[in-house]
Amino acid sequence: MFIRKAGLVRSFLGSFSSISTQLRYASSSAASSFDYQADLPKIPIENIRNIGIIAHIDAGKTTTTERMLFYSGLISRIGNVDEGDTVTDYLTEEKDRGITIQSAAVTVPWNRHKINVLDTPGHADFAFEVIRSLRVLDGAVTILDAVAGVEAQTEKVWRQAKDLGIPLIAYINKMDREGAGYGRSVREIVGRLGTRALLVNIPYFVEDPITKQMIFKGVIDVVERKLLSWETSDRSNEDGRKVSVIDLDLETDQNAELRKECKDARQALIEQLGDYDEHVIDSFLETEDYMQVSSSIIKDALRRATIGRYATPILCGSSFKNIGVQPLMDAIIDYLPSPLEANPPEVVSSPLFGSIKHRKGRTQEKQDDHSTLPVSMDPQLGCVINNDKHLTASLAFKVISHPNRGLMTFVRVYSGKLQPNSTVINTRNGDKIKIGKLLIMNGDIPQEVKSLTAGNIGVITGTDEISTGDTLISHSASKNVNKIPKREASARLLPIAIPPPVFSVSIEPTTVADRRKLESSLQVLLREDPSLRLTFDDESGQMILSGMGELHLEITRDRLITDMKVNADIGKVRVTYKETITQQTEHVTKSIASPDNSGSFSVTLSVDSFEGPAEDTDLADKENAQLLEYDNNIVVFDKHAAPEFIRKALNIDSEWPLPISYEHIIGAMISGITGALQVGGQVARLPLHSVVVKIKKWSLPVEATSTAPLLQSTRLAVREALESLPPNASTILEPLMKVSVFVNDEDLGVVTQDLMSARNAKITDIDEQDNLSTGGDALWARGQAEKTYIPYDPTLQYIKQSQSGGKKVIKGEAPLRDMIGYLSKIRSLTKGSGFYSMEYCGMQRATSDRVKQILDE
Ligand SMILES: Nc1nc2c(ncn2[C@@H]2O[C@H](COP(=O)(O)OP(=O)(O)OP(=O)(O)O)[C@@H](O)[C@H]2O)c(=O)[nH]1
Repeated sequence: MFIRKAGLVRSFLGSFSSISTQLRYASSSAASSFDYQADLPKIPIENIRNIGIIAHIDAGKTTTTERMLFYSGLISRIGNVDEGDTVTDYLTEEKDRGITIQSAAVTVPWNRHKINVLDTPGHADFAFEVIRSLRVLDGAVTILDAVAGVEAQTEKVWRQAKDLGIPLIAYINKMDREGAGYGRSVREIVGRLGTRALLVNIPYFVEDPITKQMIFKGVIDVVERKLLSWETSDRSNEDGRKVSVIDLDLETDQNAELRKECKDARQALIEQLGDYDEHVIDSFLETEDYMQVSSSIIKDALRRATIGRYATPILCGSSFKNIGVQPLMDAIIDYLPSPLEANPPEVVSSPLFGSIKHRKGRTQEKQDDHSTLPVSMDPQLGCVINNDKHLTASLAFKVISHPNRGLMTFVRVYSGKLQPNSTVINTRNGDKIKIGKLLIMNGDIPQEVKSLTAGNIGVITGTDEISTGDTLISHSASKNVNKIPKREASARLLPIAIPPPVFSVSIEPTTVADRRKLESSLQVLLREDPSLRLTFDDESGQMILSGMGELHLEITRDRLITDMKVNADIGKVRVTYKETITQQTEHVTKSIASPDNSGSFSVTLSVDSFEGPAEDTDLADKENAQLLEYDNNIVVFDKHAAPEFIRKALNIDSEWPLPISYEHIIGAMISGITGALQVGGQVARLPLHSVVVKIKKWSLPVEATSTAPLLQSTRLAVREALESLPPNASTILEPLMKVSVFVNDEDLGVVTQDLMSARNAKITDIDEQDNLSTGGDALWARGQAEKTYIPYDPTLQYIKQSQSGGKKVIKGEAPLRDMIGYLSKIRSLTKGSGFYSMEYCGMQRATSDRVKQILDE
């Protein structure tokens, strides 16, 4: 059956060119009628797609993005990851290692639409890059390696996208590789990621006459009833622009088998969609022929089902061999939402206060809370604050220092119209910022634009005052930002949560003369990457740089030393420890007289601690609570903590009575607290973690012109409160990781034993790998996977070969300190077959034995 089929296909192909060769997708023809410079900025919002490419490391994200740029006509030759010449991986470290480190944002025109693509990194150390990209995206493409199937990082990014309510398309890449498993990958998508599959296209193979291997040649477009095939012979130097198309809608002598495959897949697709959308069923009932249901009805239903997150369209291809990328680009346009159809962003009413819990994610439940905020959502424009269409709200999601272009701040505009050379309010601190030119990135080429309208992603230049996560408010009708009402001027699009850095290195300038350059270079890196953190050890005078993982810090070191040519001595990568207190302090009051004796700056406060994430504590529900930027610390202001004249002024919408803004006053106290907690605790002077500073009262003179004395008194009060505790009222906290180890049955015992004894792991679960599901209801997902339609699949032969025995996953929690170097250990314990993934799950209090070990270290 197998060979006969392949033979039929070949002979069919042989006669094909004489029947009806069609050339589609030729970028030159698409480009000829489209003037990028003039037409791109004019594309209406409904034709914009803001999408991310997310996946496990090496699945082929950069390779696929590069093809998209090429087919759109933006670049004239395809760059190659392995040769280090792709558009999106432009950092030296990316080229050298062949991995993506920074998400690159490129704009790709396609079929009168504009796809803003963010190519994100796959390595777990750069998870923050993925999170911050997902925050500004309306949809995403998950790429899978057809050999590896669903991998650890695939599950993680899928879950993150799902939590943010982002519709997804799955693309099974590397179909050309030996061992590629199409059917297996589809089942894993359903069973492990917990979704329904909509097979938009299915693979098409041709048997090689000499080797008898099945060669991946193209796809059957199930929706359009067409066979698309690509010429991939290396000698012909094809770049995949030419696609041969054969219609399968009408039966001929030659196309019977392919048509049957298409029909079976269509039946499965229509039945799956029919459960969601009755139009499809109605259309089918008219003729009772699956091939007759119109492609536009199927497409509409597919779009609704994807945007409604009912199911996931699945496509396949081989980006490296230039097969299947154009259909993927079509699917992005056809099935992923425009900014008008995407989830509106969550808005918090004030940068200062508001329940911390609202800032965690963007779930349905949380969206309902919008009604209580002084912000209304307009579905037509994504998000409009107080229905003033001139009010412009943008979110800065990325700041980079480009080697040639200087500082670039990437923003997503959510409402109104951002204009160049205008003034915007940074709602984080109330600062008014004059911005310079506005750009969009056509591929890697910046193009200056006259404005950036709602739904767009672009670049602000000319300022270094914006950080990742800042909300920028402006008014497109009036240049005067002072006229923007106070509430709107402090509204914040959901800030981007920064994961805690769990590894650190010490850094010192090689000579005194090198200090300046080191500090300014570090500032550049910190602005670019908020998941890096710099602290100072007062005792040793060293700078401590913390990051998400060993690779993250290695790459930062390379950027400092190699790219920025800084002379510095960088220590060994170590785990980051913290301290916390185990008992509440007394109330402490600190006052500082104002320099002109007109009054005093005074604060009364106490410090306590808690366990677990700040968002999950009762404190997070308090109205006047704020999560501090670092270390899971909270500050809570008593309801009547502010002096009476300030409370009055806050209640009425009149002129603010003080020379200093309220944001600056609160900001000063928060800086005082942050500084004092950084100095560290009593055990090893490590920064304090999981503490809550409760401000009972504060005051300042009505005429105050500076907040410095308030900052200072707050800092002193926190320090005095902490130092009043007995020495045994503090302990060390160490990072705890959630670990999943994947092994063959025969290695289960030895790996579990090693985890428990040498790694101090607590095992929570051992299960079959096939039973994994992140989709919430594992049983449901498994049932779905079993009944999912899989087309004729010659790759099934590889599964049988590779499935020699059962595979298990061991799940547990282990201290990060004991997991260092685990990759080589697991490899040696399993003869190279085992692997593992881990993610931070919190800080745990160390036992006294461990405190001793850590201190000795
Ligand atoms: N055989 C084959 N190799 C591919 C395909 N797509 C990508 N590759 C190769 O896979 C490797 C990784 O590709 P990338 O595009 O860098 O993958 P990535 O997902 O961007 O990787 P990170 O950004 O580091 O996570 C490179 O060696 C590519 O040449 C494909 O379709 N077939």
